[in-house]
Amino acid sequence: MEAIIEVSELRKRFGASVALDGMTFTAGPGLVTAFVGPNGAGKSTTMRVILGLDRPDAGTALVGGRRYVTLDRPLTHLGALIDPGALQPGRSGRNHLLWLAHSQGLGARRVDEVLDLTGLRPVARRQANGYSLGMRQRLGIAAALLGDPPMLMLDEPFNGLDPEGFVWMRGLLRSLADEGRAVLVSSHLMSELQDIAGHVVVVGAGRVVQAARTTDLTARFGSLEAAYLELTRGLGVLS
Ligand SMILES: Nc1ncnc2c1ncn2[C@@H]1O[C@H](COP(=O)(O)OP(=O)(O)OP(=O)(O)O)[C@@H](O)[C@H]1O
Repeated sequence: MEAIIEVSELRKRFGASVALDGMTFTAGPGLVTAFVGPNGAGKSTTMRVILGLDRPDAGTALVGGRRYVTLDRPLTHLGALIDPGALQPGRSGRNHLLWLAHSQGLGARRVDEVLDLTGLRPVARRQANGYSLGMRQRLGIAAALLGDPPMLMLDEPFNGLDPEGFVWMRGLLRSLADEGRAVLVSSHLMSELQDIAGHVVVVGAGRVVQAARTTDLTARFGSLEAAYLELTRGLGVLS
């Protein structure tokens, strides 16, 4: 399956509030694509629509040319980190992953590999609902990596990580893209994204205001943060 996430003309209302207003962009292979915009711009809603967790009023969201909900063993195509708090009470981190792996026809060996990749091996047998925020975040990343998918979609992956975790996450995202995967990352941390993202999709009020190569934006505005502030001026629902 080709590593490409494509959203086209997505529209979504929640009552009177417009969450998506023609959201259109592509996250392609071999790149970290940064998905940035003010609070309420529609990033999480877009990711939920891609996963089939929210139904759009109009438009399409495709992963490798297919709707996510039609995929067989979906974790082997697209790994996603959306809500690291979503854990079954009482399960250890390892059991949580084993349960997910089983649902995808994957074995225990892959569970141990992703526990090592995310540094969770020492706490793998502890109850996951007692994990710190950073440990939950790592567990969510482990789950996203479980199926060795060609596409990844991570909502705020730096949340809760400590400084060593930031360094680790930057390296991980870079290496996933270098392996040819399409990696879509939403974050408010422009300085982290500037170093790792090849492409940036800036959104505001439910639509794309700019999609460009990171180097083009930094050449034009001086830094990704300066580009972001200029391009999203007045677009935050809270501004
Ligand atoms: N389940 C829901 N019910 C009602 N409104 C919702 C719901 N989910 C999202 N919205 C609204 O849709 C808009 C887009 O929200 P969304 O969470 O997608 O933004 P975001 O870009 O991810 O923001 P943040 O950076 O704060 O995470 C907001 O106005 C939000 O209040």
